Amino acid sequence: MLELKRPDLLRTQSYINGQWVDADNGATVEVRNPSTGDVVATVASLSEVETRRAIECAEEAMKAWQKASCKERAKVLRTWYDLIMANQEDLAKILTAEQGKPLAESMGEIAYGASYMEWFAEEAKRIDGDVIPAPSNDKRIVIIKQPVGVVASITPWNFPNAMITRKVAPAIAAGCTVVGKPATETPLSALALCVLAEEAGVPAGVMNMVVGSSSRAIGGEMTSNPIVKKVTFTGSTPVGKVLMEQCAGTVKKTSMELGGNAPFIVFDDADLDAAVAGAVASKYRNAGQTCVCSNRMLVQEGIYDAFVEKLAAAVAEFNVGDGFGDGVTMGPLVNAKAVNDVDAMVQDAVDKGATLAAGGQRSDLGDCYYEPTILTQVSQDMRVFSEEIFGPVAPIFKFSTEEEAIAMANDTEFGLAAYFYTRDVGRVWRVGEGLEYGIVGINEGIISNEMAPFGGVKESGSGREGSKYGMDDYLELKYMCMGGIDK
Ligand SMILES: NC(=O)C1=CN([C@@H]2O[C@H](COP(=O)(O)OP(=O)(O)OC[C@H]3O[C@@H](n4cnc5c(N)ncnc54)[C@H](OP(=O)(O)O)[C@@H]3O)[C@@H](O)[C@H]2O)C=CC1
Ligand SMILES: O=C(O)CCCC(=O)O
Repeated sequence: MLELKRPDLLRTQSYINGQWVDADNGATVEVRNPSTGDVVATVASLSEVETRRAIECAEEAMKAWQKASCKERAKVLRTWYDLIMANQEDLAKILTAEQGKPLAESMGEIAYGASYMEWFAEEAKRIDGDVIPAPSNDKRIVIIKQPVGVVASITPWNFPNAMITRKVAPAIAAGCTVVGKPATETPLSALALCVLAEEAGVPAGVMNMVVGSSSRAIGGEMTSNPIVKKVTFTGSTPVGKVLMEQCAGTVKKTSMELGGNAPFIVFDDADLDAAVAGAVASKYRNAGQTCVCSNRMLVQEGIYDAFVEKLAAAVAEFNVGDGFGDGVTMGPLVNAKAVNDVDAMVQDAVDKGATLAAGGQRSDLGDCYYEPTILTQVSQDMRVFSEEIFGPVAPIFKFSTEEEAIAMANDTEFGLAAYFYTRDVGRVWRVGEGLEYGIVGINEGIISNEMAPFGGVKESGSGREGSKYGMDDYLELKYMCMGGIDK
């Protein structure tokens, strides 16, 4: 049983137009703690009819919300930020219970998620227009920015809080209204955010959250309903492609934060200890379940053995266990299917000749645990080179030259995050510019924060979240041609 200071944050109904609602047909779905398999809550499971209702309410609410002054919108978001931080511990407990990550990581995610509220509260006041020269003196070209309209947001289970705030905060700051759908595994964090939205003064219908296990039905409604003007999604590339196709029918705007296959390159001249610390942070955060987790370690031949040895020593210090356990540094994967998927990739590598320098099997802690793993003697024909692992497995590839490292790094359809470690300033520029990625960590393993633009190129998606650029995805430019100026 979850002990919360505010038990009312744990909700089992969806939130539509300021009301807590059940499914029309009474359907429910269980939320389980991956650490223990225990049922944390049984939540209402809605579908397309209720989604359509939520979208219609969001359209109605948009009439007033888009006219709220930027200071009013900023104040609501700032209050929401304050409330999230005031309830950080309860929200973190809810997150760990449904997702499994260690409580300290959940505390970090809540603060990270809240930072988008704070940031976009500030940015709400900076939705500047523009006046630009016209081709003749009798005209002026005036640009204004207006909210794009009703936004549908579909988010994954790996960051049940922050992936929502990163979308909802700029949308609401811009004057849009939102209908959200969290992952079926992790609806509780999403619903808790709605409790605090209401307390912060977010008007009814501006923020709606539809929970349901029929993601195709809910997503189908969101992508086909002409009221929805924008779909923002974080999740797998295959699902992102389906949503983009579905959105084509009504020509919706889309933002897609999709899969990654991040290279983590260590050159011979790198600070080895810093590189190992960065590798641990970027690889094993959230048990390897983030789209910016380093997927392939590429290590230059002169430093290879020393890097493997130090990384293996660091991994041996991990304390794997229940996210609520004292001193636990790595929790379970999200479900047993994820463990099977990760294990199949490790087996594929071992069958093709890889050597295990650490881990390499399911843990006896429970169905959802996998040992932190390091693979050496790996080659490019193995699945771990080309596919997103989404688990605590580090394959360490060897390279000789800078050109080879860049070519290996770019040899993927993905282009979200990349990392490299070197002390050569010329190489910093050459490699930084040569990597075909939206985000590059240079001598740094942790690249996400609310002030930086997060997003990918190639099949990792489109659009940017966070930073001064993150608002653009929720705004339309309108050009007004002012004539009759010269007498
Ligand atoms: N870029 C990232 O951050 C993420 C990448 N992934 C990658 O995807 C793999 C599979 O994870 P998975 O959870 O299945 O990711 P999905 O892409 O399937 O799920 C992400 C979100 O999309 C929803 N969804 C799934 N199918 C549809 C659909 N047809 N229409 C509308 N919404 C849909 C899910 O809902 P529901 O939960 O109800 O099915 C969830 O809310 C991972 O192993 C990882 O490689 C996964 C999560 C995040
Ligand atoms: O995996 C994701 O989709 C989110 C990445 C977490 C982060 O913001 O760093």
